[in-house]
Amino acid sequence: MAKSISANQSKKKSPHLNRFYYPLDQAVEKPFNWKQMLRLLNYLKPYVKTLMPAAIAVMLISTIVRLVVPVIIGTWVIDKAITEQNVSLLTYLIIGISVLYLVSFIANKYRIKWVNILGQRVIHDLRKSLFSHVQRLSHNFFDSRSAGSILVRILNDVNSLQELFTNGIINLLMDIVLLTGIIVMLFVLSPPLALAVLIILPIMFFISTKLRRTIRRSWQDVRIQKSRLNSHLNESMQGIRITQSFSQEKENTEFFDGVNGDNYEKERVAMKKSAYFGPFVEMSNAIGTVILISYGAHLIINGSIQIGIFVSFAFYLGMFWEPISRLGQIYNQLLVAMASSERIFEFLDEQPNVKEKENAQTFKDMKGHIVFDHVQFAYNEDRIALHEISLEMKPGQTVALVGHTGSGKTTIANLISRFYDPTQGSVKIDGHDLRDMRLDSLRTNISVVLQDTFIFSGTIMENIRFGRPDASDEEVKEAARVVGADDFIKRLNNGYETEVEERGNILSAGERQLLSFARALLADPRILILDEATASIDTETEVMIQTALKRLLQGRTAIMIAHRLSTIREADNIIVLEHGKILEQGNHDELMKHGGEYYDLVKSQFEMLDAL
Ligand SMILES: Nc1ncnc2c1ncn2[C@@H]1O[C@H](COP(=O)(O)OP(=O)(O)OP(=O)(O)O)[C@@H](O)[C@H]1O
Repeated sequence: MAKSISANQSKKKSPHLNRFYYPLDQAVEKPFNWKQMLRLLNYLKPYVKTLMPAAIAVMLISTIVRLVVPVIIGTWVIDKAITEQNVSLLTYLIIGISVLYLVSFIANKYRIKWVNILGQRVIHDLRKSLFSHVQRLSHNFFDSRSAGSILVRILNDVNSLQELFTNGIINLLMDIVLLTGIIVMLFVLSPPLALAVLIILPIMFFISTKLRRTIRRSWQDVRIQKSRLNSHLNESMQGIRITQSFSQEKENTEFFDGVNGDNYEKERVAMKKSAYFGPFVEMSNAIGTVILISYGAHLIINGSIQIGIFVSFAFYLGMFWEPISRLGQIYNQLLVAMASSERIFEFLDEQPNVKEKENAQTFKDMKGHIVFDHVQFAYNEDRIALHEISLEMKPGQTVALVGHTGSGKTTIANLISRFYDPTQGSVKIDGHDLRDMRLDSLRTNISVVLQDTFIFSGTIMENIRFGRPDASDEEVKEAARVVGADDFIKRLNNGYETEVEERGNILSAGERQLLSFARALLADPRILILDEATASIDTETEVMIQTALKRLLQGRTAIMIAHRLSTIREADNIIVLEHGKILEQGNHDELMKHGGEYYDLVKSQFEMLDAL
């Protein structure tokens, strides 16, 4: 290991490896915060009258049994029944203790069961509310976050609260009761011996807080280092072809060696610190026992206490470590929960930018007459994506949006679906400002067919039915037939029942496109937004897609973000955009005659085709 280079060293040696920087913005723990804690506890509210009191009651029963048995053994079994050789009392006591243990056993069983159900329910509720909240958030929320980071919050952060809700909260109560009970019992039995034995208390607190904290920090370092190792490994495997083609294997291995070495080092330190823990606990127990024997024996000899009390003390001393240790653990859980809940609440507090008015209206028989009235829009304050756009799309028209990349075509489509609201001006459909309308009544009338068709895992049938969940099998097949997807679907192993994985890897780009057309046709929207695929597809598929498209466009307002000349040529209106402004508009012939930007675009496409 001495030879291996640490990640930082390797960065210094090979500056080009700086690209391997994996930021970790996720704090593992945060200081305790009452406000946040109370908000978390709110999730227990639905159970305060049912599961909570039941779990607390059984917890109290089992704790009280644990607390009284040592006293019964010491003062009754030893000091009375055995000392006085009272066999019948001894029999009663043995039966009594057995019954108590049985009660404790049953109570414990239910405590564990109910506490777990409680925890699982709270986690289930929390994850549900987080998911449904995130689903309602607007596009700009997803623009600024990676899917991975959202996933981590819904899965990992919620999971890390699970421990707190399943065991933490009830255990906290149980340990406080148990610890207080033990201390009270010790003082009731013999105050001087209690004082002497409790000398070990600070040592135990030291182990369970300070030592445990340094150990915990070391393991956090290990986790951070492991996540770096994972990220690097993941990137290496994903990019293996590029690495090999640029002959970067040596550098890559060198960096891996560094990260791997750091990982080893962090694990070694964490293991070393953890190794102190057990011996420390044993040592404090040993000190307690030595005090008990020496001082206890002295007290017995001078007649201050009886042997039974000494035995009870030994029992309590044995029980001492457990609640202290668990309290330390719960404290750790709380700190981790603070960090996780802060991230969860940050999402829950996020409000959708696109809001529905309380008295929002519903579209009835939408015609699909779209008007942009002096619309200005900016994703970020400093960069305007659309300037003063005014346009009209009549019902049933096919409108093509053309322009260079980044000119604002997709943005116009996004505003029609109201994924964002204009910064100035208004977007109207059938004379209604979209901000006055219900979102679902708008979006059920619009279908969006994207360049990169999203295929969900499931069957082909289910994927097409996504457009209209109540459609019958026959309607699904009919939609597929109309757009010409039927042929390729039938050729698949299980036809319409063929399972496709998420993103539909087993299908070609053209087939995925046809599938998305069938989905859109089945939904039968008034407005169709089509981000035309630029992917190169063979001529035969191209012809098929063109035919499907014609069928799809019939009788609805269609907005096409068009790249293919053949589709643009037939559009009723072509809007040419540049830097978020409308340069010109008209049909193909008009714009060709005009000889402006559109003419140049068409000419350059022809030149490109000629060159081929
Ligand atoms: N989610 C976003 N957040 C911030 N800026 C964005 C976002 N989406 C697009 N933009 C910016 O807005 C401008 C218009 O983008 P838009 O996606 O509408 O272009 P486009 O004409 O559809 O381009 P393309 O043909 O490449 O798809 C661009 O400058 C782009 O960088």
